Amino acid sequence: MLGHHKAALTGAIVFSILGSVMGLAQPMLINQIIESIGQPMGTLLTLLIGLLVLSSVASGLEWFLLTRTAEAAVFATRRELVSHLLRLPIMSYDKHRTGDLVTRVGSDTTLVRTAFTGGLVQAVSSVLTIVGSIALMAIIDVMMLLVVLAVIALTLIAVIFASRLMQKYTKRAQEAVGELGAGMDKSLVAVRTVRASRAEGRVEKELHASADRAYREGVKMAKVGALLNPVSGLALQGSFLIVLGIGGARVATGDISVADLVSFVLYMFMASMPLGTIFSAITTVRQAMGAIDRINAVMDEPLEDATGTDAVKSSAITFDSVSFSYDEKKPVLNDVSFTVAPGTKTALVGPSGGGKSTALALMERFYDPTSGTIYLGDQDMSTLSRESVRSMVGYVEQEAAILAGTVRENLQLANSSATDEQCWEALYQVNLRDRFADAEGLDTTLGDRGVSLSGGQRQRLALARMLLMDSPILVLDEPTSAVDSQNEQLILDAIAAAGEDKTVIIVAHRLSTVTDADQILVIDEHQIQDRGTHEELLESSKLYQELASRQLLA
Ligand SMILES: Nc1ncnc2c1ncn2[C@@H]1O[C@H](COP(=O)(O)OP(=O)(O)OP(=O)(O)O)[C@@H](O)[C@H]1O
Repeated sequence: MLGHHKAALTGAIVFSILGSVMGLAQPMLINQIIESIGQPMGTLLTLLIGLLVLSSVASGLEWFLLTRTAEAAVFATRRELVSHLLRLPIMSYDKHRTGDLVTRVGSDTTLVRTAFTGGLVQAVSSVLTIVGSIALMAIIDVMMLLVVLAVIALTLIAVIFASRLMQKYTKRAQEAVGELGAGMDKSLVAVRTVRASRAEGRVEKELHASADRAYREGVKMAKVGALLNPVSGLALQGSFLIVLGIGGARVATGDISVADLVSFVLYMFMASMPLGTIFSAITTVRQAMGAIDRINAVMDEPLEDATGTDAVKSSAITFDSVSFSYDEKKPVLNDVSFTVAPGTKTALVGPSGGGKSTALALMERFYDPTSGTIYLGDQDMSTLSRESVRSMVGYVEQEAAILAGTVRENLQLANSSATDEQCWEALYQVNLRDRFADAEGLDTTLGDRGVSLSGGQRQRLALARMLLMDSPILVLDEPTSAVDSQNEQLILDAIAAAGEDKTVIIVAHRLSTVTDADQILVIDEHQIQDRGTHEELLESSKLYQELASRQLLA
């Protein structure tokens, strides 16, 4: 994590050593000044002031270099997390909740920074001063030093024990914060549904429960802290009193001089200040370790495999005895075989939950079949890189996502080099040109998830985005589910125009969308029950007849 910052760290260590040495020299100078009372001491005083100023400058520089390194390390962690989170296998997103992942990039990394700036940074500069002070105290009086060390050791044990608890509570608190983020995200995305269901109260209760869990863990931390702070304070005060007592007696018996006692107390003071810092640093670092655990849990998840050969441009897809299940128990597709010839249109229809969307997801390599093979042309898809499969297979998902940003940004997502002219042409094809022509054109800003667009407009924009990708195969998951019949026809015309020389695979509930398909696959109970054209299926397929008669098509 810190490998790239060797120069800054070396500089910080040099300043730290300089600062500590200059700091440690001060009580010795004071010792000399006390010893030379009554004699001229101009040089000694100038030296002392010089040391004070220089040690402050050194500690300022050290602080800056270490804090900057900490910021850089957190920056690198955030970048790595972002890159990692964008490249996990699709299965991982099914497992995690979005808001929780967002919390890991935000508040968990902030905790790590706190550990650096409030913990490690101070601890590093403190260690030298403590070690130096202890060495010099040993030179002055070993017996008094042993008393001090005994008290410190006892306190250290208490601190380590308490910091373990802190780590546990922080992890739990951050988990609750993650749940809160996930819950909030979920509720805000579905805010209309929540309102319409009059469920604000219930959702509020759930979110308050997560906040409450974080609060309770916070209170536990406060309790541990409340015990710990007086313990370390008491230990420090106690050792001062003991040293003053023993030291006073030793001065009275003439074992040590007053100047030595003053120096010893000053060194103790110098050691105790950073010791307090180290105690709190241990706690802060432990807290951060709770957050680091959560970051590592995501970073340890393997990325989506990006290897594989480049696909040769092809526009045929074949499923050969493909089976798939999400959980390795319940089959979603069972021994499914079909071929989509180049330049043809294939429709997948059938009752809800039959596995139609899943079949499309397999064509994008979001998931790989549990058994069987999918061919792109005559290439086994599992040997091809996902990147190249996705460049061949354009995909519009069921609830087409619109990203917050401009229309241009949304369109260029699939093809960053698309020109304005191409963007307008794509918008024209999906009958959206007029919608943006009189607004700010391609610069029109779309709200979070495109809230300013109607459901049908969103789907058409997503379709335009895919048209710009110009892939040989188009895969559409219910592209007309959110549009009226007039717009449905416009989209179908757009698909027909764009798909003239392309292969189109379309999932549709409305059979009117697919009556012209070259091949219709009726999927139910995880298998293809019937296949044929609209007319053939009306003759031969009971399931299709039922679907058609329900939609007044037969
Ligand atoms: N990411 C997922 N993780 C686990 N199970 C899933 C996942 N996606 C879908 N399923 C399950 O797989 C089955 C098939 O779902 P799929 O979405 O493919 O059906 P569908 O035929 O497209 O349905 P619909 O027409 O309602 O969209 C369903 O039982 C569904 O609950």
